[in-house]
Order: sequence, then structure tokens, then C-alpha cells
Amino acid sequence: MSNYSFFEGVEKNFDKAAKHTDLPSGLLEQIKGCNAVFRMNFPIKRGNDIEVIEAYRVQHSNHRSPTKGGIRYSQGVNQDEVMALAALMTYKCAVVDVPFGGAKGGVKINAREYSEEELEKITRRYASELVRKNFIGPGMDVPAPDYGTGPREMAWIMDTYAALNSGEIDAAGCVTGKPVSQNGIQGRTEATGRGVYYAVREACNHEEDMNALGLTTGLKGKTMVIQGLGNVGSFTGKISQDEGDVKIIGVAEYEGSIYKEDGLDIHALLDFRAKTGSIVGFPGSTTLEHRSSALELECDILVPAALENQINEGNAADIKAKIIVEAANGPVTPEAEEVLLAKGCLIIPDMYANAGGVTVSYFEWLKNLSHMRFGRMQKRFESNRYELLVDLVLKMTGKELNAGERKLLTFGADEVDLVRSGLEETMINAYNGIRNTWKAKPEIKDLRTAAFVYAIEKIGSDYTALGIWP
Ligand SMILES: NC(=O)c1ccc[n+]([C@@H]2O[C@H](COP(=O)([O-])OP(=O)(O)OC[C@H]3O[C@@H](n4cnc5c(N)ncnc54)[C@H](O)[C@@H]3O)[C@@H](O)[C@H]2O)c1
Repeated sequence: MSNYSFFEGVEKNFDKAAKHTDLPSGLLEQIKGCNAVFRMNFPIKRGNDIEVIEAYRVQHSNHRSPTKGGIRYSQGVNQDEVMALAALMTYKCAVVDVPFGGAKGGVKINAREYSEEELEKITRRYASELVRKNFIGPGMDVPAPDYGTGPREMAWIMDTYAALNSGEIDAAGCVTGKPVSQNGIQGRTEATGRGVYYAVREACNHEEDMNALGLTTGLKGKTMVIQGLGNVGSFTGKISQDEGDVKIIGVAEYEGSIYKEDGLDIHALLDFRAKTGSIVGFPGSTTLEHRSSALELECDILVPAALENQINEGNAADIKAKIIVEAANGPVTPEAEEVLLAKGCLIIPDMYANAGGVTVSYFEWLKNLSHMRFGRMQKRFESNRYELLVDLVLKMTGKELNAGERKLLTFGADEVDLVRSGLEETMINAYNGIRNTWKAKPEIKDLRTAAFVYAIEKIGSDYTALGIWP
């Protein structure tokens, strides 16, 4: 499928970008490699049998603490994959200015084949192995959800960590993506998908870039195809349809691909899948030949939101989308990227496009460490006098605010408003940081290389300021 392993692919992209920086080669090597790899085997009881589970946690870079990155449950997990994902986390955090180093975890299981009770056993045992080897802790390494895991698993991890570290006051900050009722934060579950939406919306707002693609400026009315209707893909679809007025014409899932020229209603499709277990047979849609056929549909925006290597040498030439937004990590192989760039595609790279999750995880971690509910903090600042002052300034300047802006300005915002506005600003600023890097150096030809340069320079400056110990 690719001449490179996933980690080699990330290294190849790193090397391509590193040429555009003036950092010394030793420093580049230090940034590129993984600092620590923890490979474990542990047993669980399954009926009368014992099953040995293979799992990993990789810390890629400790230039910032703690390290941060999700935990994946998938049959395809291996050391190379977890290393690649951990490295991407380092660059992702740098791109969106979240002060963490990169890490990632993986458990080699197909979660669909285990009962809830068995998954809890596996999750708790995995968390306890991380505790034993100092690979988890609010100031050390903070996991989050990824493919195959969600708030339920994060709650089990927090509870296991707290049980093994009784009395630790910051225990809730050992993991993010928890249920809102269990020290989570509102807006975390949708955060990655919402971030993907902000990313593509911002890309479409640049007239010069849209002209180059032969597209109109703005997201409204653009056609979209999504691969993978899990956490990231479903929220990307719902928010793009509801807030961006995008027409979703195709979806690819595990069980098949469907198409509807005048647009699929994503909410109805998700309800249909929840009831029937499949997207195939959704009323009004056409079923396509293969599971991945929808990827090759004529559309403006393609959102791969499943797993790595989905767009590869085998299908790159058949991809017709003008914009590819990498909601998943590593969905486009280096070989496929060359083909797509030669066709003039705009590829919005994973390390930026799916950074909404880690951005809101950072807000959740801050909330846990401050032991405050965001809404409660604002109430202390709320005052009629402040509202009056805002009114006076608006009157003097002749400006008008909409209801949302007024709510934010008068500290009346609730947690979800704060999370969304913080995420929106982060995604817009990061896009423009990457785009400015791209436009400033004519020898940089694509957004991925620009994003790597943008990230490497920030990480390099951290290492330079910190010096080498001892
Ligand atoms: N969850 C997050 O916050 C987060 C953050 C950043 C990046 N990501 C990345 O996004 C991707 C998806 O993660 P997720 O959390 O949404 O996972 P998920 O488990 O919630 O959903 C993945 C979906 O992809 C589908 N799928 C699997 N193989 C497929 C195939 N061959 N064709 C079509 N569909 C297929 C699955 O059936 C599932 O519905 C991963 O690459 C992950 O690393 C996730």
C-alpha cells in the first residue's frame, strides 16, 4: 500500500520540511525521534481462558510537560503506528500552541469483539500498567480518546488512576475526554469534528486559494464526502451541514459506501445507522460498489475520518475532490500526496485539521487543575456595572453586538460558549500561521510542509531556550 511504514512516512514529511528551517541537524534529530516507548503484554481472564493483550504507550517529546495523546483500540495497533501517532501529537500541539509534548497509546484489540465488562477489565489493567511505569499522571502524561475509545474508557482510566494514587488532589487531570459529569468539559466530545469544520471553513475563506482550485469563496453550498462516521466524522458532518450549509453527498463506512446527489441528511443517516447497524439501504441513497467507493466521488471536499493509509497509490489517481481535510491521522500516504498535489489538490494536514480534540482537552485539563467550573468562575465577575460600561462604550463607538458576542463580553457565557469560542480562535489563528509560512517561502509548495516548518521552528526554539541537561 505504501513503501513507507506510518512512522517512516511522518519522518519523510518531517525531513522534507526540515530543509526549510535553519536548525542544526542534531537538534532536528532530537525533535524527530521518540523519547520513550513502553511495550507491554498483560493477561485478562475471558471465561475459563486467559488472553494475553499487547499494548503500547509512546512519549515522543518532552520539551513540554505533560505529554499528551489519545489511546486507540484497534486490531491494527503496532509499535510503528503508535510511534507515528505520538510524533504527530508533538507537531499538532505546537501548531495550535497547546503547551504539551506528544504521546500516544494503543491496545491491540478489536473492541467490537469484547463485552463491556471485558473492555473495562482491559482498560483498567492497561491504566494500572501505565501507573506502574510512570506513563500517566496530570503532570507527566495525559491520555485522551482516539479510535475505538471514548468518555466511558476515560472515566475507567481516571477511576483506576485515582484508586492507585489515593489522596492525589489533581487525579482528575490524569486523562481528558471524560464524561461531563465526571470532571469532563462540555464540548469535548464534538471538539475534533468541530475543529475540522473550523479548519475547512477557514481554508475556504481565502479567495486566492479558492480561485486557484476553481471554487467559489466560502463553505456554503460546497459538496462533501465523509469516510468514517465515528466520533470525528459524525460531528464534522453534523456541524458542516448545520452551521456551514454544506451538502454531504457521499459517506463511506465499514459496511459500505452510499451516494445521494442532492444531499444526505446526516442526522437521519446517523439515526438510521443506530437502528439498523448500517448506512447501506438509507432511503433515497444509492449503494456504491465497494466500501471505499465514495472516496472517488466528484466533490469539493473529501473528509477521511477513519484510519491511516486510506488514500494511497492504489486510489490516489481516482480521487476527484479539490480539497482533502485530514480528519483522521495519516489518511494520505506520501506517494498518494505526490499524485494529489500534482493534480492541484489542497490538502489540509492532520496535524492541524484534527487538533480540535487536543485543544479542548487542554481546556479540560486546565479546568481539572484549577478545581473550578468555568461557569462558576465567571459568575464572580458578573456585575451590572460592567454591563452598563459595555453599553456605554458601544453607544460611544456606534458598534452593535449580536447576542452571542454580548454574552461573551459581559462574562455571561457558559462553558460551552467559552470552549467553542476558544477552539474557533485557535483553529483560525493556526490556519493563518501555517498559511503565512506557506506563502512566505515560495519553495514551500504545500500546507503539510508549511505546518511541519511552523511546528518544527516552535519546538526548536523551546529546545534551544531550555538547553541540554546536564
Ligand atoms: N477522537 C478524537 O478526538 C480524535 C482526535 C484526533 C484525531 N482522531 C483521529 O480520527 C480518526 C477517527 O477517530 P474516531 O475517534 O472518530 O474513531 P471512532 O472509532 O469513533 O470512529 C471511526 C469510524 O471509522 C469507521 N471505519 C473503520 N474502518 C473503516 C473503513 N475502512 N472505511 C470506512 N469507515 C471505516 C468505523 O466503523 C468507525 O465508525 C482516527 O485516525 C483518529 O486517530 C481522533
